[in-house]
Amino acid sequence: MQPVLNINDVRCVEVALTREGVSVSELMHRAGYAAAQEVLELGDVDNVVVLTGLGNNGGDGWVAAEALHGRGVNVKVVCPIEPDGLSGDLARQVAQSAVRAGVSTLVGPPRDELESLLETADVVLDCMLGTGFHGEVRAPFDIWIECVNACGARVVSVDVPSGLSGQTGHAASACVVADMTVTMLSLKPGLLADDGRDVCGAIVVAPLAEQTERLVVDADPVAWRTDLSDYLEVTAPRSAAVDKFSRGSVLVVGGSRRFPGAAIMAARAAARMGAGYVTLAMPASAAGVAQAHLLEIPVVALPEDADGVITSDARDVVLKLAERSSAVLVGPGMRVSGGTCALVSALLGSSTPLVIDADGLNCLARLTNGELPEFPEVTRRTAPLILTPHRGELGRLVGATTPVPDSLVSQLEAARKVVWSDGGSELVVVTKSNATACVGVERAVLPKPGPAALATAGSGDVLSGMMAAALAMHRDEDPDLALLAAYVCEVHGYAGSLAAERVGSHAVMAGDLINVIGLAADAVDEHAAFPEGPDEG
Ligand SMILES: NC(=O)C1=CN([C@@H]2O[C@H](COP(=O)(O)OP(=O)(O)OC[C@H]3O[C@@H](n4cnc5c(N)ncnc54)[C@H](O)[C@@H]3O)[C@@H](O)[C@H]2O)[C@@H](O)CC1
Ligand SMILES: [K+]
Repeated sequence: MQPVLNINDVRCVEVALTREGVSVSELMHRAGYAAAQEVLELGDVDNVVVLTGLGNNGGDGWVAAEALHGRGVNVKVVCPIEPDGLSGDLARQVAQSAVRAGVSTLVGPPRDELESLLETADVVLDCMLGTGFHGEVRAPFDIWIECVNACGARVVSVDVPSGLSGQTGHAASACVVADMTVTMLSLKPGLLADDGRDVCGAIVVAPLAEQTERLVVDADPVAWRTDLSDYLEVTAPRSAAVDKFSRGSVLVVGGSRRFPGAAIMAARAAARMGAGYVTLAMPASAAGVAQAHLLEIPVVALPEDADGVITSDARDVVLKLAERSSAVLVGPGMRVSGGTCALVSALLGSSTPLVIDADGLNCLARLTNGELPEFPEVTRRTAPLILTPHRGELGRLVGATTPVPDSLVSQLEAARKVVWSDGGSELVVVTKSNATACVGVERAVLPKPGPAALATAGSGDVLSGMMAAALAMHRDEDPDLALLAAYVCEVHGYAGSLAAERVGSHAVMAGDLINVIGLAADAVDEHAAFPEGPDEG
């Protein structure tokens, strides 16, 4: 897994490195060389334009420019002021060194001159703004960024695309859209989420020192990004001596007369994920529709109110069914009412592994009055519990006093309030967004994000059905729950890609995802086992 560090912690690693004898100047030189190396490896690079800012990100650019010049590349550095005028000692020294070495410069060019220069470039190296950037981009960089994005050259950003917050992943109104980002020391959360997903291109981490890996881990990573091989632990082949019950049974509780589809999709997804036996329990007036759609899945009709929403009279039946199941999912399409809240509360009190999604989470928010971290039914529970909120649901769970999370880091913070209050390893919050994180008490795991095709109605219901199936299938193995949840997200994402290939990226509906879950799981398992591809010998 690759560690992800908050920007402040990256600075701590920098300080720790200097204590171990690697000076900031040395780091800047290594950063510049690393960037130059990545540029050269792109191939066909004769002309490079390096755009530099006034801080140390610019310093990295001057070092890279001198290195590329030394390798015979035709380099031009564009800078806002004369190199001698740079106020930071380090940046000024490396700029002066590059000038002495014969690197040619262009100081404060008018827009048309910059545009003509960029037309000659094979690669643009973006070293305007790094982790020191905040607010809106000021002149001249706003104009420079527009020119970079309009030119046809390949763009490599150093550390962070200029204009992006490496912490929040929010881009200013001007932001470089890079083909590659060479980021220093470690991944940063803003590169992996929100606008960061659109503007970074391929991300390469340059560790800069042999001590970095150790120091980054010591700095307490805010999250860990998985590699496919990490999933081996949760994809281990199970015994062939199975029957439909030993493969794990799932109970899905949800649906309403108004929304029967969500629970139906969740139940089908659980079956496609590999649960041997799935039961769907829903309000009586929706059960008939459901059974007509589901030949392989028995549907149990539950007592309902005048609106076709499950009532608290369903409690005993549901608990009995839950007791016989390996895992339960509650929530999809269920609506929030006194009855459904009572049901969620009862299931929390049961000892069957539980996934709570959608209206199940909204019931939980109502039950806990936005104070989930202080809610004993959750914190005292010992059986596995996975909550799968999107940002809005997560916001409701952690309380009215905190704003709805609007970045990966704020998702992580809110999810941690919940899991840390519990303190046990049996609770995981899967905080869903364009960068989903599976947050357990020990660490937050970031699966590779799926394609935009996943942003379709019912996609979350499919995911929660798959989660319940995974819990059921692994119930005897005491798996690392956050990793297991991340594995499910990875399969869900891969199903999105497969479905997009089949029906077109704009056309994917949740049902298309369900149909390819099995193929997606096989592909992820195979890649986990053979990251380099199967050995033909
Ligand atoms: N952390 C580390 O260990 C290392 C950091 N290095 C580099 O140093 C960078 C950080 O350097 P700095 O802290 O000097 O910061 P930056 O170089 O990212 O930015 C600081 C400069 O940008 C200006 N600026 C900030 N906001 C602006 C805005 N909205 N519009 C226009 N200008 C704005 C500031 O006035 C300042 O001149 C990293 O991104 C990385 O590239 C590397 O040199 C080596 C190692
Ligand atoms: K940059």
